[in-house]
Amino acid sequence: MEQIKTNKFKKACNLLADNSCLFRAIIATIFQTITMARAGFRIALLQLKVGANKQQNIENALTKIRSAVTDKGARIVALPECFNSPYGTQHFPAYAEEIPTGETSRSLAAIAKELGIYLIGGTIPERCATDSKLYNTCTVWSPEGALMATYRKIHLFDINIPGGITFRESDVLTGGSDLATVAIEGAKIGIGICYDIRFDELARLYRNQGCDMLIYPGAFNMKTGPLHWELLARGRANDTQSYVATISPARDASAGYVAWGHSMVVDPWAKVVAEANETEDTVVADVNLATVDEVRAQIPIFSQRRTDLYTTNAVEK
Ligand SMILES: NC(=O)CC(=O)C(=O)O
Repeated sequence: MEQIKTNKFKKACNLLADNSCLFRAIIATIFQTITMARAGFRIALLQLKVGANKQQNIENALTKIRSAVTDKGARIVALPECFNSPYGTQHFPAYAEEIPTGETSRSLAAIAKELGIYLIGGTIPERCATDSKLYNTCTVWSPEGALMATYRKIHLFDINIPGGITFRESDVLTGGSDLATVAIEGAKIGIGICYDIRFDELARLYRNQGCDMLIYPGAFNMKTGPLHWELLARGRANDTQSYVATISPARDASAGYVAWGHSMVVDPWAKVVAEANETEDTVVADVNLATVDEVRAQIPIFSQRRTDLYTTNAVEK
């Protein structure tokens, strides 16, 4: 009996020795896979109350940013569309500032540096220093307080729903024409603003540029919000197999433009992982970049596209 056991053990050792190269390669691959799994970060979305007083709007944002970092451990904080001004074409000229010299930019730079965080500065009405044109612009700030990127809303919100809502951003704003990506904590993040989320082409361009996450400060309303806000956030997450974050102002029923709220983080499976209701709130979620890689490996739609049957003007990946 003992002899049989010893022989079996010897056989196993010989097998291992014969295949030691293969064995080492398997172990190395497993080890590599484990150590290459990408980490992530905690993000906080601030669904802020916005009123007519610009200084108060900025102060409120600073207070909530501080609390999202010190109380909730966020590494990235994102603000809503038009957080320093009421949302409306009649307000944009009066609230517009130059970037990065205006008071809002200076406040965002200072708080990002003080807390050592990445700050997606929602949007503000921007007055361009060179030609005085107005834009709806998102700024991104580094932990050193440096301006990492600016993104000017590309698709302007011009809609006319009789009995619903009429809004024409293009009456006063100019549309941007540049995409903006930032590299943060091992992730590549693409920026869009609100109405931009309706254009899957933009999201696909970002995906093709290697983005893992798309962030859209936005303010849908009581007509478009219930119909399309979650649908579009989940749609873009599903199209691009990326994280998507949408950040709205809190709802104020007395405002000229009543925001839907419901800021949310959607994961690459298109699942809503954290969501606010309509009131002022901070939404916190842990973004796990390994999930991006997992979904893309398990459902490889980007390598399965039949570009022999339809064209895409984006770079294939
Ligand atoms: N603020 C917006 O651009 C609103 C929007 O896109 C919508 O559909 O509602």
